[in-house]
Amino acid sequence: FPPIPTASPTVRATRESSSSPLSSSSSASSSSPTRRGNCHAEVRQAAEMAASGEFKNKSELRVFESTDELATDLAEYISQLSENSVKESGCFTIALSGGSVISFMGKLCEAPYSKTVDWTKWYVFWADERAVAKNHVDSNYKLTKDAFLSKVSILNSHVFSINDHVTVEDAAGEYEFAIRQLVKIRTVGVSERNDCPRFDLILLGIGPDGHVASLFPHHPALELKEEWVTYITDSPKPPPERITFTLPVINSASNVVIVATGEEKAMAANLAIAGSKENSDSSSLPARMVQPTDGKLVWFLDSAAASAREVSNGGSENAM
Ligand SMILES: O=C(O)[C@H](O)[C@@H](O)[C@H](O)[C@H](O)COP(=O)(O)O
Repeated sequence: FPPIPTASPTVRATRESSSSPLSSSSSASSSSPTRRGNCHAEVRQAAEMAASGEFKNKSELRVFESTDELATDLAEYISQLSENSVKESGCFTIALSGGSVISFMGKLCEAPYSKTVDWTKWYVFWADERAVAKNHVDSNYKLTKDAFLSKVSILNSHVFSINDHVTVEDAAGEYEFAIRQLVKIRTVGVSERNDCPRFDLILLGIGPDGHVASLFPHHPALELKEEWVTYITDSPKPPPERITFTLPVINSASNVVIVATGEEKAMAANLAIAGSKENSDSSSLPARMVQPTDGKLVWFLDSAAASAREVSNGGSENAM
């Protein structure tokens, strides 16, 4: 499949619903006419890519020339979601992943967001967490605290991390119980379709194998329908023991963002977005299973992650 072209950050491909033709929009931008002209063609191609992914509901593909542009647009997007959620429900519930995606939250710690976001209304969760001490270098809590939480005025009582003094199985059970209590008192919304928690935003990275959160290809955790939080002890990405949201919870969110940067994510991102008739594995790619039922999925890619070329021979495919 052709590469997803790089468009200017103000130009993006959107898909309103599985029935309507894919519309591509370019907001009034300062980009030069030639740039805008090129971008339209690129966005149309990107939009066709997104369409071929049989995206359900509302999905959007944003491709940026640099990670700095990506981080700037992501900060604006999250701050808008926060403002809308606080207006609608009085709070903003966000679940984070680990890895480099946290580094792209940094712009939110700077002006204007540091002063304009109502941080006291934020409730922070983790879509997945490693079963290590919270001060361990592998802890997503530590990563998030050092890079983000320590720089904004989110209330400690609104930060829900796992219990790092129990087994990974108990940590998963306790985390699910805590979220169930918050759904009961409506701090966390609930899906109208099922009893799943409906987070305002779930922010995901993606692995080269197409994993999201700690849901890895062909893992039984992908089949779970009732559990909200599960645990694994055999993560192909170290450390082995992790808790993770299940797909029903991820797909019940109002908004999901998947951030993919760098060449090593290009194949997984393209398989997840565009699928591939040649590669039947693409349907079992966890990132491709992220299709919010009544929510919006937005992909944030840099040009490197949007650059995968059609695999000319099976052997060169990443381990999916
Ligand atoms: O705890 C984890 O390991 C993450 O939640 C995981 O899903 C991560 O987001 C991806 O592996 C991408 O990580 P990088 O962006 O660092 O490659």
